[in-house]
Amino acid sequence: MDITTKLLVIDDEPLILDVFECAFSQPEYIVQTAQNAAEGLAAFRDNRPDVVLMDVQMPDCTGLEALAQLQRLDPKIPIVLMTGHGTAATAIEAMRIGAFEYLLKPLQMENLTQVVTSAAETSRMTRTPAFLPSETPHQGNHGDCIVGSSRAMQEVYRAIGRVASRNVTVLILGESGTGKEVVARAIYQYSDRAAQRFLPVNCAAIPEHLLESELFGHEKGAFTGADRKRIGKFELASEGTLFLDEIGDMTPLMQTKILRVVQDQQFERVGGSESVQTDARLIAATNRDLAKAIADGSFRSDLFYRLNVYTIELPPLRERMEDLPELVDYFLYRYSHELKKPLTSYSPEALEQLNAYQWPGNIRELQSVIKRAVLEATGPVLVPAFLPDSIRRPQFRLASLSPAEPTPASPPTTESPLGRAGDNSKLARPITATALAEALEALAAQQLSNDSNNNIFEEVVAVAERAAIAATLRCTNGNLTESSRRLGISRTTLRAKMLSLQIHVDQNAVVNYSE
Ligand SMILES: Nc1ncnc2c1ncn2[C@@H]1O[C@H](COP(=O)(O)OP(=O)(O)OP(=O)(O)O)[C@@H](O)[C@H]1O
Repeated sequence: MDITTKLLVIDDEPLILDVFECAFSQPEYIVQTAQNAAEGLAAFRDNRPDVVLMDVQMPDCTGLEALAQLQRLDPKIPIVLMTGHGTAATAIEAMRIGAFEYLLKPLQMENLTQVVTSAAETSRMTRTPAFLPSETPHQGNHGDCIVGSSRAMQEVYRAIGRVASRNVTVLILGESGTGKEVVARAIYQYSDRAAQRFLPVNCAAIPEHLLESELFGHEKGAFTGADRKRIGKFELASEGTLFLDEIGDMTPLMQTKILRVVQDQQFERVGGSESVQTDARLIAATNRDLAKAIADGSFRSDLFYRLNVYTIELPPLRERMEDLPELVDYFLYRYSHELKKPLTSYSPEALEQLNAYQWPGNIRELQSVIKRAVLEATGPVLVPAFLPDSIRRPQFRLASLSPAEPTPASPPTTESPLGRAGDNSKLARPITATALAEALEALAAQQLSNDSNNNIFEEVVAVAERAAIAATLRCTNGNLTESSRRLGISRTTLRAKMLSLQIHVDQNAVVNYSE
């Protein structure tokens, strides 16, 4: 589930404040506004926001002065400056001294949403500590614990300890949901650069032409729309840490450019000829099998060898099932507190069922199963009845994720094969594309029987779109960023589709839609 992001918007133009209040609504965002720097600083002190958006020119102070004051209070909160054409040079200068990004006025909604989302994600990752088990007991602390005492996880902790304070590139490998991001955050936090920036970039979530500019920046006029110079993440992260997630999804051109930075710590901004030096420490992660990608030519072997200076491999959960009880305890404790439900233990039968499952989605899947169980629980003990069908009844497991399992001839239920609305844990049962096409055809045929219906294409497509979006939201526990990445559509498009298809994620991350 997305955590609520607190935005502080400081601008003397009421219209700008209105734009934010309309565009960023609860439960995803809480917007606080201030009309001058003094008010903004007071709001910042009283109610530490996750992201600040601030005008470059305010009645009582310049943007650069205000930026310096905010950074003294908390250097880890991303500050985005908003500027008109006349003051863009100041905004670019501000990025050199620590602003996260700048936005040109008049604000463009897509750009604005993208920058706010990325700043919120950076803020979350930078400010949520990731504890190693030896450091803190997980009871009562704020942040994420890395849980597990298996031999494989002990090796991971040793690796984090060994590499954190050495200034080397780290490559983190592991299936989706095994904890790559949380390990990257731990390395950063235990490194000598912990007081500097941590900038995450999800290489799979950004289209190639934008990724290049995101990482390396661009010069004015480098391409259509590049009406101002931009500083990229490699430059911004100098002295800090750059976390390149999903690096296995980068195109060959991007791989070549990254190779050059990793080799020479130098690069050129897009459209520029000046070499820019960077001292960013690189942490890269991927869930791709890079050896296979090298073999099929989709990943450069020279880049792999450069990144592979120090590799941490995270085991899938099914290979360290001895950690399961500890993980279940941790998530039970965490969610029973968060959701204020007194579920604190589990029955041997529930553990047996959790143990028998293969966990294709790894810890992320376990986390969402336990959260849902806590929500559904009607007593103090987690019993099998609170577990989703995918775990209780093996025939409900995803065929593509557990190839060894025979596909049932006919699932013992009359529900829709796409699962029912409002049930996040409902993974799709094995279903073939032909069966699905037949179901959609039957739906179209049904609509055709109504002579006055001349909107059949849109209605059938809407059913398919709703199914894809709802299933993905359930699988990611309502996380819009992750869902847009998995669906391959922008977050803005996802939000627009959710609105038009009436798909809602409530505050407990339960997905519902009206037909
Ligand atoms: N060992 C662990 N102990 C406790 N929680 C964990 C552990 N590993 C992962 N998690 C939690 O599981 C969730 C998924 O982890 P994370 O996002 O780090 O996975 P990932 O490998 O980066 O996934 P992806 O490849 O899909 O981006 C997070 O909420 C994280 O806090």
